[in-house]
Amino acid sequence: MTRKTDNIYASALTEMVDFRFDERVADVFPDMIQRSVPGYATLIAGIGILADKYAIEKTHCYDLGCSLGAVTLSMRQRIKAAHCRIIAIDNSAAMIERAERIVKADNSRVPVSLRQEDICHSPITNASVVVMNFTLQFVPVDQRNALIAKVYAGLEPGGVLIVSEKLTFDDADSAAWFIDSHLDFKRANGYSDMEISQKRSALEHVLIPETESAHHARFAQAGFQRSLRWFQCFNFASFIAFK
Ligand SMILES: Nc1ncnc2c1ncn2[C@@H]1O[C@H](C[S@+](CC[C@H]([NH3+])C(=O)[O-])CC(=O)[O-])[C@@H](O)[C@H]1O
Ligand SMILES: O=C(O)C(=O)Cc1ccccc1
Repeated sequence: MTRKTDNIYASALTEMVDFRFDERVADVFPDMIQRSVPGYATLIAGIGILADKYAIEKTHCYDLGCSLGAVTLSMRQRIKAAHCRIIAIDNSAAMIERAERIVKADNSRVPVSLRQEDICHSPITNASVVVMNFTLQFVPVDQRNALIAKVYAGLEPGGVLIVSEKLTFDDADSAAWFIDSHLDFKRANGYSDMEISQKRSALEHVLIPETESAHHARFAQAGFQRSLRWFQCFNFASFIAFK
């Protein structure tokens, strides 16, 4: 499959509208995420390895906010536990339609169910591994505690939650340094200053990052025994929380 280049914000927009996971974004998504999220490919591979480590026989593995199913495919190709099912959920119709085709073209063994739903309303049951790879940051802040508590309740003992997020920082100097370095990363990947600045405006009220300590506090409050940051590249990090 040829990868389409993301040029959504390449020309000057007269009216700035909030970022949405619509057809246009879904069409260029692999290019957009690869050029925008430092360490993305390493994270996808790492999540497959962790899913294999924690998947328990006869349980569900969830990919919440699956987009085109990159996490689903990585888990599917790695998990060896018997009789697991991957449940991949996204509320964007454009993403789910394309994910269906991509998952069909992959013939690894683990069965996959794809659902177009709001993850805040999806039941989570009999789970050993739950992944939210850059999804929690798009959920309204006042709904995040309830979502993580629901995931905790749906996990079996020994199960894990993996959450990857863009981070913010309490002190202004650190925050500015990471934002600036991420900007350099995007420029190095061919985005112009105008593209970067227009996308930043579109994301402003849509992607709300939190601090690392806010994430650990939420995992603890939900009941998780322990949480670790297992990956970080610039201001993009991934956590694993243990039930
Ligand atoms: N409430 C919600 N319910 C369901 N889906 C949602 C919700 N809110 C946002 N989404 C979905 O979460 C996804 C976030 S992208 C995930 C990348 C993927 N995990 C990857 O590893 O390639 C991250 C990014 O673009 O930075 C989008 O597909 C949204 O439609
Ligand atoms: O592009 C950015 O600035 C980001 O923070 C990451 C991102 C990647 C893909 C969709 C939305 C946000």
